[in-house]
Amino acid sequence: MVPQPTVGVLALQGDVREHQRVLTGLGAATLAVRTPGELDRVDALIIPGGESTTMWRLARTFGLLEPLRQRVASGMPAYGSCAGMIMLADRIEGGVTGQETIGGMDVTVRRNAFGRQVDSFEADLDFPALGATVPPLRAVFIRAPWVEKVGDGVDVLARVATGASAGRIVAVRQGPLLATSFHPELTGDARVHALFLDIVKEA
Ligand SMILES: NC(=O)CC[C@H](N)C(=O)O
Repeated sequence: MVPQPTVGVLALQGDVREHQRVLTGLGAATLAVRTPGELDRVDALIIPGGESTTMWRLARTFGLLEPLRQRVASGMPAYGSCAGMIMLADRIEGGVTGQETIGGMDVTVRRNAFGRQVDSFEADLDFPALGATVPPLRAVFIRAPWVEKVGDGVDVLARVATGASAGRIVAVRQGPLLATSFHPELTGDARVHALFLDIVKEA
């Protein structure tokens, strides 16, 4: 029998448990990752939402930033949600002075892109990569980034459908890397996590 992959959740800060709960519900083995040793033990990694400036500082302090960069560069599947999307971006706009990322995705991500007046909102997204397009995906955005620019190797998976931000890119994939502006771990809809587990199994 092929051993089951272990999916880590970066546990420096943010909504770690919610992701672990969804993964467990899908039958995946999961591990909270706070140290380089724990990172060595996982086959794939979810980077949760939270606050990317804090996550970056803690990753530096815990000696995790370089190991994370190395694992992602060497092909480890990773999924970043919200602050996690910012962490996976090669370039960010609206970051604090000196803010670094893990990188790996050839995208430019704008922090807090939806503006102050809409700190938080929900929207239904058409997300064809999830297979059936019905029902649409209910997405929760909390001080969310959007993807400003994508490189050639990046697939756009979903855009905001309506309103002032219509057309803005909120889900992308580049090979084994997946990122969403929103928080699928909060809605009880496990389809984005299931897509990531398919990516993990493919890799
Ligand atoms: N919900 C979130 O992850 C918010 C992200 C946060 N605004 C940041 O810049 O990191």
